[in-house]
Amino acid sequence: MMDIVSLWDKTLQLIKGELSRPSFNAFFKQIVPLKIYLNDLILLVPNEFTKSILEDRYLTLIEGSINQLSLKKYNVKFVLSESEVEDLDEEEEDKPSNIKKNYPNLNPKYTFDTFVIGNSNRFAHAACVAVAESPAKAYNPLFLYGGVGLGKTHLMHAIGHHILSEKKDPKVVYVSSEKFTNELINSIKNDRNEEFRNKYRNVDVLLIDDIQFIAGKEGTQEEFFHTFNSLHEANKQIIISSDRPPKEIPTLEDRLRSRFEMGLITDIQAPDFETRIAILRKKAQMERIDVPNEVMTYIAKNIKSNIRELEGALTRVVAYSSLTNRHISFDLATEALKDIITTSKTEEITVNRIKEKVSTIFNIKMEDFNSKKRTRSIAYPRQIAMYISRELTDLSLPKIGEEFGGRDHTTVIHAHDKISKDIQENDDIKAKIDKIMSELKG
Ligand SMILES: Nc1ncnc2c1ncn2[C@@H]1O[C@H](COP(=O)(O)OP(=O)(O)OP(=O)(O)O)[C@@H](O)[C@H]1O
Repeated sequence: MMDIVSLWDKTLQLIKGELSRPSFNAFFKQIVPLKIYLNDLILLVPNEFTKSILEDRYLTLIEGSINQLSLKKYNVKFVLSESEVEDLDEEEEDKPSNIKKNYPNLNPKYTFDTFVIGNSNRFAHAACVAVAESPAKAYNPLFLYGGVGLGKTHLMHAIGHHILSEKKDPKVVYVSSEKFTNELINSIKNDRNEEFRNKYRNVDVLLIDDIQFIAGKEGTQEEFFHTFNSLHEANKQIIISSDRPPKEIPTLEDRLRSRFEMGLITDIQAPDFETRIAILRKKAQMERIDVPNEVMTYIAKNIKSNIRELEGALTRVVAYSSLTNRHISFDLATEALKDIITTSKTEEITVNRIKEKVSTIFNIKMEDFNSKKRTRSIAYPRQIAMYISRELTDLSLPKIGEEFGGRDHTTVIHAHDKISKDIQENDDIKAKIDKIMSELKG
């Protein structure tokens, strides 16, 4: 059953792909999903200004994105305070029958049709197509690796979509290794290990993203080892992605490494100039926007190593043109991208990276962030990590709460307010936080 928080998080993922980062950050990061009441999906927004922008400019986008994910059609309503909806206790969560059948967490846009093939990904693409056409027969496991934002997740989802469309009711599960780890921890905590095992050991296709995060996590490796074996023995397909090949993942147990190397290992490289242009063309064509060649060339020449950023640059140009009511031209593109083109980021900022940095500076353990401990020496760094997560990631408030041991979104708001205040009043804290943030930004 998809509750409002998951539905909203998936909706945000779709919306994020449509907007420039500044617009997304300005209008979407602060939204809190509150309630589903009959046909209304109610969102809490921070102020009147945001509310009017969302209603005037983004309502169709929001409702359209929700529509892609849920069979039930919702009207989106914005409120400024939780008290406005307190009396609506006839809450109706999204019922299982309302969720599109077989929608296992896959982004509807990540299909083979929308994937542009070039020299950098030709082999990986072919391997994925082979696996999608003959799951558990072609290569098992399939291990895909490559740098950030080069299309690993896109290809994995494409395999999932293809199998879902070809086979009768296949069980396809896509999960990041971080989520796998968190679910495992929670299942142990709540004595629901059996349930966890059933979930992952009874699937036809398991897609596990960013496996490098299980490095050093012994319990997770152990569990994944058994999951892997039971699926492999039952002739079920496993597809794994990582930012590097198995032999370069530190502290990965040898028995897992050798299992990862049993099937086919294939890499994706950064796209060459022609492929970057082709990706931009495809994106413009999908969005039905006219973009002059010189603008495509400008973007493709300057953003080389990350396709997410390549697409982000195009989205930004388009948003800039519509907000300023001007045609897309070379001048407009250079203006819109002046902050981006010189400072192409190298590594994505994740809550995990934030926790790692904060834990070294404040000398606490990684597990303390999710624990119930409230001593100041732990609670304070935890609040700092929440503050930075809110500042530097696109995650929604409830999602950040979830990343910190399942805390409520109000706790995140409180932490953010407190640390913002401390930064203004305490130079020492400000310096520490500035240092962490600038190291994360690279
Ligand atoms: N060959 C391609 N054709 C079209 N779009 C692509 C291609 N490769 C990547 N993209 C797009 O680039 C964006 C980033 O890709 P994706 O999320 O799959 O990267 P990733 O390798 O999984 O990154 P990460 O390491 O951050 O998990 C997505 O929007 C995806 O659709």
